[in-house]
Amino acid sequence: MKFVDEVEIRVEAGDGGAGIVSFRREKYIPEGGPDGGDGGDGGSVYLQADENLNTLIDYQFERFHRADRGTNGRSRNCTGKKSDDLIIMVPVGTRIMDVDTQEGLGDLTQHGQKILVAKGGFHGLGNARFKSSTNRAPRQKTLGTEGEVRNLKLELLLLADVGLLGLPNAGKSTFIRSVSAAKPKVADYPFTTLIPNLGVVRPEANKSFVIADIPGLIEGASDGAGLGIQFLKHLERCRILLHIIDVMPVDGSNPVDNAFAIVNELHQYSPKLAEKPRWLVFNKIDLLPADEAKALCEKIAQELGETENIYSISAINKSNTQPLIHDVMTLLESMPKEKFVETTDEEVEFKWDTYHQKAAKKSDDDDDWDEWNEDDYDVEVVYER
Ligand SMILES: Nc1nc2c(ncn2[C@@H]2O[C@H](COP(=O)(O)OP(=O)(O)OP(=O)(O)O)[C@@H](O)[C@H]2O)c(=O)[nH]1
Ligand SMILES: [Mg+2]
Repeated sequence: MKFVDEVEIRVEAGDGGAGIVSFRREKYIPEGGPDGGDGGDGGSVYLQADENLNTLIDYQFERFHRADRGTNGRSRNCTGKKSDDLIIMVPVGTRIMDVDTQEGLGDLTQHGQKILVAKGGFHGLGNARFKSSTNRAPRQKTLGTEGEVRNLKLELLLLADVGLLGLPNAGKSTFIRSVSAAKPKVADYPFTTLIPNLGVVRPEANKSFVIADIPGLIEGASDGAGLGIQFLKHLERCRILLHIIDVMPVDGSNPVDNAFAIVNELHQYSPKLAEKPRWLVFNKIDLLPADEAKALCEKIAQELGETENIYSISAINKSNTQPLIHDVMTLLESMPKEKFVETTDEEVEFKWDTYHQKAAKKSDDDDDWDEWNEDDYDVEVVYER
């Protein structure tokens, strides 16, 4: 399946249905008052996270999503029907942004979580709302309000605890293969990995964490070199970064320069990401005799100015990977789970209620009567005998 992690869609909530101005006898208010019913509310649009989905690809082809408008009210106090809400299913990990205002609307990080993205229009009020004994019509506008319309950017961010960072060919995919059941492609050329991979690591029977392998970064990636830095967004939700450094690059480049290049790109992308705990993992130590490997790793660490959280491994031989995994698990357990901005169902209901109350109050305030002019109303007017 193709991995698509960014799409733009347009969502349109339904307009509120019109309330009806109805009189039983021509231009006269019947006993018991006018009886035009309210319209129905327009349908709202929600995005909901579904753990069974893992791509946004469907929305690349299906960009317009519209909820129905509420139906109009009718005479004899018939209220119009509220339209069904439209629920758009997206993968867990989807971040939502309003393209026009650049406002973040939320993150869907849990299965079933739902966010209101376009509110349906409020229904127009029928004239049955306006009780009066006089032969006068309501000034109240009876049209429903318009449904919200938004252009949204959806981004799928991997939900991983640990992110792998490094140059192409450093051995990131080999590492994820050695510590998890994930089997991404490994090859002796750069840019083997083109899409992110996730693996679940189980250091002990009842403990696990998720690790993300992303395409390699190169110097100048923030200016578009290589595959660019677009994949770094998948590391935004990680709590620890493992910077994989090839101690014996085949191209003869200097591991120290290589490491600085990666850190530089990280800062270019986001200072916040650069602040995350980042451990150094020297890889491919099997290419040297043990003592030489040890001396080389110490030298590189010293030149990088790092003294803590340094590991030397051979991903291919799975040597020294266990202590690393163990320490990662221990650190993760000591960290608070990050709290994401989310809107609960209750909050959505609350907002909706407040909206109703405001609209109802407005109609009370406007509850005066005036000489009625049919042309003021862009609605169907029903006269019944
Ligand atoms: N000798 C040795 N070779 C390794 C080790 N780890 C990875 N390699 C080799 O290095 C090459 C690149 O490995 P990958 O795991 O594909 O590297 P990557 O970082 O995922 O590369 P990209 O996907 O291109 O970013 C492959 O030929 C691997 O077999 C190691 O510990 N020792
Ligand atoms: Mg790879």
